[in-house]
Amino acid sequence: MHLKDLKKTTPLVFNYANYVTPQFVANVVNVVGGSPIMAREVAEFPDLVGASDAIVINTGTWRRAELLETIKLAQLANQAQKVVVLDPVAVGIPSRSVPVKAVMADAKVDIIRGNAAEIAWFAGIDFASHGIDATGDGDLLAIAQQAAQKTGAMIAMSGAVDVVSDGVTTQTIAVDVPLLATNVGTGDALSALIGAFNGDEISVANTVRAMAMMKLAGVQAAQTVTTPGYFANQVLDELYLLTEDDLETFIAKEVKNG
Ligand SMILES: Nc1ncnc2c1ncn2[C@@H]1O[C@H](COP(=O)(O)OP(=O)(O)OP(=O)(O)O)[C@@H](O)[C@H]1O
Ligand SMILES: Cc1ncsc1CCO
Ligand SMILES: [Mg+2]
Repeated sequence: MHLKDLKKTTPLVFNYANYVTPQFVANVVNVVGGSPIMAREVAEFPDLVGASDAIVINTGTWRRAELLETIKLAQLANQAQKVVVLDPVAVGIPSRSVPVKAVMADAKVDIIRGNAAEIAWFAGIDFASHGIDATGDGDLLAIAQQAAQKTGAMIAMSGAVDVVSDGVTTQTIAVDVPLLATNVGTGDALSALIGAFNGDEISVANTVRAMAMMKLAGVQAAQTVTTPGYFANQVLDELYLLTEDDLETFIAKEVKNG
């Protein structure tokens, strides 16, 4: 959806969040005009999935004891035809791939949002990482396209260059704002934004809107703030202030076909 429609319809984004960044994630959804809700209790899943427009599953702090519940959540979302976004934090670490493989095997994931190393794992391509961060380099377009083709999911790959691919159409936003990467949780929040923008319909254009929104907020924040603590708050303020026109103008200027 367009930003103006997001603000009108207030999509409810159910975040099965990690325990590191839920406050930032909830605020990002809120300031753009969506409505966040976090939960981990399986008894609530049918109600909350029914009420939600998007379900965002973040495996950043997964626990084996909750794995069947996580799969159940994705299956309930599939049955209710709600968009499922997966954020596979540090999936290249073997133990971290367990919940990702399980959810992908037993449910349909519509969109995968990760950094280049995380997306490369789905493509079966080596890409250096260090914990939650991507540190290597490679052919980003090919990685995103192959990950999309192998998984059948839309790929939203973030970094200095953001790449969105459904395996057929690929678009990029090459705008470098290093401070965006210093705030832990920007990626987690981006995954939730992607859920919000795709709440009515899943498309490359809607996914690009979410990625462009975070990037543009980072560009604007970096014009007034140069240190990470204040930067994170400034990003929230910029996200709050961005208008439909600001976003679509940035997209027209910076989004390229890959
Ligand atoms: N060097 C960079 N230059 C510009 N933007 C960046 C850079 N690195 C990351 N970003 C932006 O930061 C946001 C988060 O992407 P990132 O790849 O850091 O996610 P992540 O590694 O999953 O983060 P986290 O785990 O902290 O949530 C995206 O909007 C992306 O465009
Ligand atoms: C630091 C960290 N550890 C697990 S999840 C997370 C937040 C980044 O996704
Ligand atoms: Mg991440």
